[in-house]
Amino acid sequence: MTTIVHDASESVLLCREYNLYMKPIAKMTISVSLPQLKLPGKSISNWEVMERLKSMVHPEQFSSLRISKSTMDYIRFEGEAENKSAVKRFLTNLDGKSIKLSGFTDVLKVRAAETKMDFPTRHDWDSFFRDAKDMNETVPGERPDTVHLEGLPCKWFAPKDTSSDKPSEDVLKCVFEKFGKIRNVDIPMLDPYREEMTGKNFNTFSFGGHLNFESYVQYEDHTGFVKAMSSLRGMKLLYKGEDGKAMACGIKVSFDTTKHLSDSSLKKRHQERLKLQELERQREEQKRREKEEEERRREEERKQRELEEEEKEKRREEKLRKREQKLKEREEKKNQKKVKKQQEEEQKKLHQKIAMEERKLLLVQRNLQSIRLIAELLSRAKAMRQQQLEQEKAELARLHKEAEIQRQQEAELRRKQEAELRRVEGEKARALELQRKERELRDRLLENLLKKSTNQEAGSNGEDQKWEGPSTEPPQMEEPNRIGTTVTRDHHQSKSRKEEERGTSREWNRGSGRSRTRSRSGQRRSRNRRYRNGHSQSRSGSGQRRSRRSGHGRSLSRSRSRRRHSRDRRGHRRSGRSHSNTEMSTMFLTKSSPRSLYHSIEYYSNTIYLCWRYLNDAVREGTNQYEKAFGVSSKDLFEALYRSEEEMVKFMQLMNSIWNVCGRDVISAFNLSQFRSICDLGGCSGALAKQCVSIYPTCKVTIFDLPKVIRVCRDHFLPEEHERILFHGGDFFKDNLPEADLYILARILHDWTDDRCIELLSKVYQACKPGSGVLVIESLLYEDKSGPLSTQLYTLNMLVQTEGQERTAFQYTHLLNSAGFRDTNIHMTGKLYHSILARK
Ligand SMILES: C[S@@+](CC[C@H](N)C(=O)[O-])C[C@H]1O[C@@H](n2cnc3c(N)ncnc32)[C@H](O)[C@@H]1O
Repeated sequence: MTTIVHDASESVLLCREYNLYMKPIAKMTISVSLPQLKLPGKSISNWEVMERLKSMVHPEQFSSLRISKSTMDYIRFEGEAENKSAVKRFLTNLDGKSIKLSGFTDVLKVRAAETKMDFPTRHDWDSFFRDAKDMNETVPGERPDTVHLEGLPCKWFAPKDTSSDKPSEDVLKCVFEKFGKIRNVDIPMLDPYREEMTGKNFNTFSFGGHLNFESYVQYEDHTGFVKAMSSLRGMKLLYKGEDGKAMACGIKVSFDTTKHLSDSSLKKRHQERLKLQELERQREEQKRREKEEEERRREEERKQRELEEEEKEKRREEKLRKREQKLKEREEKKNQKKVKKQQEEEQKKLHQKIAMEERKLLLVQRNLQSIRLIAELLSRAKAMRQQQLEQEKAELARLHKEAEIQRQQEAELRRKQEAELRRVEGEKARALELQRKERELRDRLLENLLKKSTNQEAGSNGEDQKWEGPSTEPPQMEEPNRIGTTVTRDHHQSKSRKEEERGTSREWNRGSGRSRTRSRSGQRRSRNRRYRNGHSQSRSGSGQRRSRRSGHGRSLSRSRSRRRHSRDRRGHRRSGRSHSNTEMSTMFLTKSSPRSLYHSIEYYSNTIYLCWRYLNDAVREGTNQYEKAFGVSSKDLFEALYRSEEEMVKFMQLMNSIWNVCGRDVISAFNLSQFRSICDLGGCSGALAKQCVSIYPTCKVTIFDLPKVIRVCRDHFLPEEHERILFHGGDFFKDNLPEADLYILARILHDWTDDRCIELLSKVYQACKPGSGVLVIESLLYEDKSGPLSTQLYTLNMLVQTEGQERTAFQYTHLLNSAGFRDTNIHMTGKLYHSILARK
């Protein structure tokens, strides 16, 4: 242990070079006896005791004070003073003294004495070597020549010029040569093998951080050894630093008993060292080998690792490669898939395209087939049409032929009738001549009788003698007029009518015969009664003249004019009485006649004639002239015609009148008894409906017309209920048609264009059941449209008044066929209107 030395006055120089001195040890042993401890829990503090001891030597101080032993009875301290002289004073203050501790009644007794040094004496080493059997005093190391030192501070014995703290054998030699010539020294800690040899650990540290070491110093002479031992007895080693501070360290000195530095020991250690060196070398070698091995192993491991790394790298690369490969493959697969998909899509598209093309081809083929089929159908239709046309042509030719025959027959009939007329006229002339002669005779007779009676009644009142004979002749049907003698197929009809007329004439003649006996006023009354609805019979001469001037009166008064002239030739003065209605004019022109054409003539005069003023424009423009004539739009034809209720009634009267003359002919042209329900489309005033129910006793007829026309028809024309005549208001272009077995279209189609006609006929066709029919009643033009004159006039009238026209039989057949109707039959009545019957 190293302590700081304040007072180095007692120190003895050991080695100046290394500032090493020897200082006497001033140690004392202080023993403090302890009292018996009576109070439990109470104890004596060692520290307190130590403090008391320190105070007891005060003002001097212990260099060190430590407890070396402590029992229940005493505490032993080991104290050290600065120098030997101080020890005495310390002992004086301490030995035999007592210490009074607080809390303790008993005092503590102190015993102090200078510490006896444990250091070998001469006797010790002499007796040792004398007694030691294995020692040979002649041999160095086996005699008392070696000092064994322990606890030497390494730093103090380190070479000066190095910074090493390791002690040096040279320094050791240098220091201890002071006592004699040194033969050998040994610092075991410097021998790297010593620890292994001795099994000791030399790395010991003294307090203060200095490493201590042990050493052996062998003197050549015994004296050196004895001097060293004597000098070192009771001494500490002291070191004075460059700064003047001194430190002391207790060292242990003994003589060597182990033959440490004997030759044999040296040799042995040397051998051992060699051995150890060898061992070390071997170990080194081993180590080296091991190291090498290790390195090799490491190298191998490294290589292995490298290999592994490489392998790993390879694997990684392989993996990467594989991954890349995989990626590539995947990419490729993807691409392939994509390509495949594209190909598939393209394939699909191609297939679709092919399918489309095939479909197109198929369609084209089908089209082709259709075209071929259509062509075939067309060719067949054409052939059929050709056939039909030929048939129609043949039919037309037949019709023409029939018409021609009919015309010839009519002409023949007319010739015959004219001959008959001439014959009748001759007969009449003869009869008239006879009558005239008879009248002359009668007149003469009458004159004679008058003369006679004048003579007889001379002077008496003779008022009757002023009678100048009848002023008017009873009307006679002197001449069947052409107007009344239309040629029909049914001769019985015309014949019966003639007879009827003759009957009228006869009746008239009978009446006139009776009237001869009447007075003039009576005759006038009689005539007025008969012709109360007539025009001319009761008129004065001037009225008759007016009648003659009027267009329709002219032809009807011709025979009378002739008669008047003949009478004039004979010198009669009754020319003013020669104008009167013929039977025909009575029949057709008188308002009350059932066959009156009064309303027709009135309508022609007041309405149609106004349109005809614009005939030129109508021909140029090809449209009706309603707007110009009446200032009303003709967009809706019948709205224009029915511009007022008055006009509508007039028109209906016009329509009504003709069928009273020739309605029977058109309705009986075909045997229609099979058709139980008939619908007269545009039936107007119901004139044809009446004809139907009168000719066919089992049929029912529905009059179909615009609602307002139906209302007027019911109010003005058919006011009485008729159980077989029904009414239906509607628009035949827009509304559903009533169910019927036969539809009549009388003077309907001539109002409309071809397209409208087909539209209406198609609608009728739709309404028809198979077997049902349509009866078209129209005035027909010759096929070359060169006549008849009346129909030509009608077609011009259609131009100025309507959208339509009169048509030929072929045109109507074509319209009917276009709407789907077949089995078309045409019946020429020989009068103004004809019938065409077609069936579904
Ligand atoms: C020229 S007249 C013929 C009348 C009758 N059929 C005859 O012959 O005496 C035409 C008839 O068709 C009728 N009419 C015109 N357009 C019509 C329509 N859209 N619907 C129903 N009737 C219509 C008229 O009211 C008129 O009575």
